[in-house]
Amino acid sequence: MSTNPGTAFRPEWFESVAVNTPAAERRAASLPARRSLKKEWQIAWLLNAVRCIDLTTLSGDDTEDRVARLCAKARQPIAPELLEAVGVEGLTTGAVCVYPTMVAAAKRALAGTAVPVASVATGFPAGLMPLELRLAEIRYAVDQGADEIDIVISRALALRGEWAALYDEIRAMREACGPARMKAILATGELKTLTTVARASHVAMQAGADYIKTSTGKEPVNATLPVSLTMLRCIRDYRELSGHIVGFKPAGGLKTAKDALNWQILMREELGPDWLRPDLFRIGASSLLGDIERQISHNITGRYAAAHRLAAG
Ligand SMILES: O=C[C@H](O)COP(=O)(O)O
Repeated sequence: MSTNPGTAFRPEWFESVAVNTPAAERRAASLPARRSLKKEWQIAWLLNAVRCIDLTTLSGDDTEDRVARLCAKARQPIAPELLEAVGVEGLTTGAVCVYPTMVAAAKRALAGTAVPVASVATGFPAGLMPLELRLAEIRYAVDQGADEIDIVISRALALRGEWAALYDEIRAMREACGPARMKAILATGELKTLTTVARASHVAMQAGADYIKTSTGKEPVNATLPVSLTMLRCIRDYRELSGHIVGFKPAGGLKTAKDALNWQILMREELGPDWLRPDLFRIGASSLLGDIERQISHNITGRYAAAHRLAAG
């Protein structure tokens, strides 16, 4: 179910926004160092990252078998003996994320679980298709059973500052999603400035995005902390202006347990601990789980985390 109804197009909410890039970079750089986590809480934070992962395969050589293996991992992302050691049951990833033609296979593989299937659509990753075809692709993915749709925005409209046209496109995509939740991928590595990232974030939220997402994983530069900081502040401003809550999904190039911790620290610092849950935070990643599992295993072997300390997310 969608959680953000969006608003009418309100350029006055973002036209005067101008992001101070050096300040955003300094703030982002200071976060991980300033707020290092107590060792005994690391496992809880890592497990929370797992439940927020959109476990992804978006490769040209994807097959139904590969998707089935991905879904098996989504059902049981961490080795049972490790979960047993920390007294955690029923952990899954936040979702799986696949191409539209793989949605039906993913739904079959996840039958009987609550793990949602997300599909990219709208000519992912470039979005350079006629709007009608992009909307038809969304409807196809929803028909196949997708619970969530990850759309890509038209970078050209954002780069030219054609915000009303961008709003109309995303609004039409929101309608095509029907009951599915919509994530709007800004492809920030192609938007040139943080000010453009901020304005595109506002337009996507006004048009009804349930999450705003940094990247497709295919741009030369994907999720970064300064870009994420900028988007999170827009989520905060949008909430103050509209009263609606929007989630955040960093994606692309996130591969290490340290990444998983850094982005959660950023979320907590900027939006508060309430945002650290799958309906408001996802980490889009194809190859992050392995390092998280290694780190959890290492921490358990080190025996500094007792099971009763892991209840908090
Ligand atoms: O939405 C998720 C991204 O496409 C995943 O990117 P990645 O393969 O760099 O983890």
